[in-house]
Amino acid sequence: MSEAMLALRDVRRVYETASDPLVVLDGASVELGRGEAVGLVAPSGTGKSTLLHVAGLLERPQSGDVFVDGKACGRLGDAERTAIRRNGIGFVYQFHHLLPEFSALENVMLPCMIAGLSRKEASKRAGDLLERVGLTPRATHRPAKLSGGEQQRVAVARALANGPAVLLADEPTGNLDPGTSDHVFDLLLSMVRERGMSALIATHNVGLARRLDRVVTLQDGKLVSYEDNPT
Ligand SMILES: Nc1ncnc2c1ncn2[C@@H]1O[C@H](COP(=O)(O)OP(=O)(O)OP(=O)(O)O)[C@@H](O)[C@H]1O
Repeated sequence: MSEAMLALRDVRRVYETASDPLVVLDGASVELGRGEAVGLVAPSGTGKSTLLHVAGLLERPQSGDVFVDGKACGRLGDAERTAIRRNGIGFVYQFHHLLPEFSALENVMLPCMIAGLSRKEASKRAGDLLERVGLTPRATHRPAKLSGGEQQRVAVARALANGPAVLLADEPTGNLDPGTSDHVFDLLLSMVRERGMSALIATHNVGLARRLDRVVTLQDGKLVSYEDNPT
């Protein structure tokens, strides 16, 4: 059992390739306390996305385990892992992955409806979230009609739609200009703080990462303190 909201213990993730197996994570461990926001800054190709996929129960490690609110997830079946992911973990990606044929409001409603809310309840919740990210006037617009920053704000609202306790973000502002990036990052962080969520945020921007509680990096497949090993 763990006091941590999210923990990775001794995770090993190896990809089979045409040549030698590629060991990406090799004894990676990290614990996120309740309400703790941790930055992950590491060079390209060192395994940040892999780590977030394992942490978010999208990929299974070859060994080691992931604990969500103290629950070991390694031996759970796919259906149970999906349920934990849907209800307990929010994701924000570099490229928003919004559904192009739906409006901003509908994109945020969707996870609520998948979780079982009625259309009316989902619409109310999505409307409140869009208001929080300052997008009420754009609620009926499709993603293509929104700016990059607005699209990411919709993606943040969508990630929080089911009230997850954990937020995982993979370069959430990597596609935005510096000013917009700052704004979206601050918005994301203030919403994480308001809700007492635990967050693991991968970013190439050390300045943004330093606004979080601590910063870690990947070295030889392990997570170490960024301060000890700046990349
Ligand atoms: N499904 C896969 N099969 C084989 N190799 C993979 C797979 N996914 C990732 N890799 C390899 O694993 C390594 C780590 O990739 P990953 O995407 O986790 O790195 P990253 O730190 O997120 O990179 P970036 O910052 O460029 O997004 C890379 O060498 C990548 O090519």
